[in-house]
Amino acid sequence: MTATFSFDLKATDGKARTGVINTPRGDIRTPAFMPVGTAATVKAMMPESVAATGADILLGNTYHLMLRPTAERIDRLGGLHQFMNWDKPILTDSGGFQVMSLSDLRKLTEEGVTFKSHIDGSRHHLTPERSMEIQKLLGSDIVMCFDECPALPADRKRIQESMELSMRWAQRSRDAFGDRPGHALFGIQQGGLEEDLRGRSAEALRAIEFDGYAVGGLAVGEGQEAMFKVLDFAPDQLPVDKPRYLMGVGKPDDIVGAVKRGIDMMDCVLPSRSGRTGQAFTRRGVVNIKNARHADDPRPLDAECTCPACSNYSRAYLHHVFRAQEMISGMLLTWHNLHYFQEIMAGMRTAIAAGAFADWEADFHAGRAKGDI
Ligand SMILES: CNc1nc2cc3c(=O)[nH]c(N)nc3c(CCO)c2[nH]1
Repeated sequence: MTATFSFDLKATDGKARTGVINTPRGDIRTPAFMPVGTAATVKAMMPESVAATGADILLGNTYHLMLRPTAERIDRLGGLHQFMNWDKPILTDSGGFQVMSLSDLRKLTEEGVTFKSHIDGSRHHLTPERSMEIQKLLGSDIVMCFDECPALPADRKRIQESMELSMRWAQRSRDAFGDRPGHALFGIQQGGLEEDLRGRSAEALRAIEFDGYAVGGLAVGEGQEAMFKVLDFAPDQLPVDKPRYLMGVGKPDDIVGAVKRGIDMMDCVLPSRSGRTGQAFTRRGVVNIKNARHADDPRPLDAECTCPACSNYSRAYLHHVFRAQEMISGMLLTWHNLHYFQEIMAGMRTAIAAGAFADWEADFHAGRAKGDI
């Protein structure tokens, strides 16, 4: 915990890195996975449970909170940390991506985006300046630039124009963010799957100077192979001494592959969203607990897991409460999945520090069954 924001790179193993991001609200061990707390809650989890899984930071969303309960109300109530009872770091996304994926987009102009709320149809306007204001009102520790993330597939012209717009918005975000010691502003690289466009984006962001750099524009349907091809060059285009954040990723093997390629931070709804639908991630693969074959199984989800679901309940019980649509079902499986994702991160941090990432990765992939186990 420090008064300012800094990144301390501790060790590397190949392209994989491990370190600590120091912030006034606490340290973030990297590589780090951020649970998604979209509407000021990590769904089905108490904040102290999220902390118990090992999470050092969680993600909040400008888009959702500006619509409900509004950033101004959260500010009047003491800010997002106090509001949701989470006193560790929070990173907030800037809203552009969620507008495109959630709202009836009205129009996108140089100025910003105008859209209708997916909640009540009311009209709203987001610009780089307004996004910075909202994230400041929320009190988030790591603020994301306001950007545009084009849906893939898209032709090169569209990708280029979108990236160039995002770079102009990055400058406006920087100018509006101002000087806020202890708070960080991260730029977001765009450019689709194109190495040259991503290079230009990285250069533009370097010139503006940010506290961290995100690889945006991925995990939008391109598939793991195409994503890894981009990650084979994109992290190296970004400053080596700043955190690199891959947005919206991913499945366990996506996460391992991204860290292997030099990524320090990630966020994804997968562990929480799939936990609520009965999909459990384990070191041996995925368990779909609603499957009838678990109805009489006295074993835990994962005998090696120390989370509350695996320590105290059988597959048969979890199967039952999912079939009965009991609230504890989503709570237990979300807790398990977030616990397991943090175990993957902790395992990689230790392995990288010991120069043993390759062995850890081989062990991670060994014994992972395909399909339901
Ligand atoms: C699930 N896939 C995904 N890809 C993303 C890509 C972006 C992106 O390019 N920009 C911004 N601001 N947010 C993004 C987010 C939301 C955060 O998870 C993404 N999420």
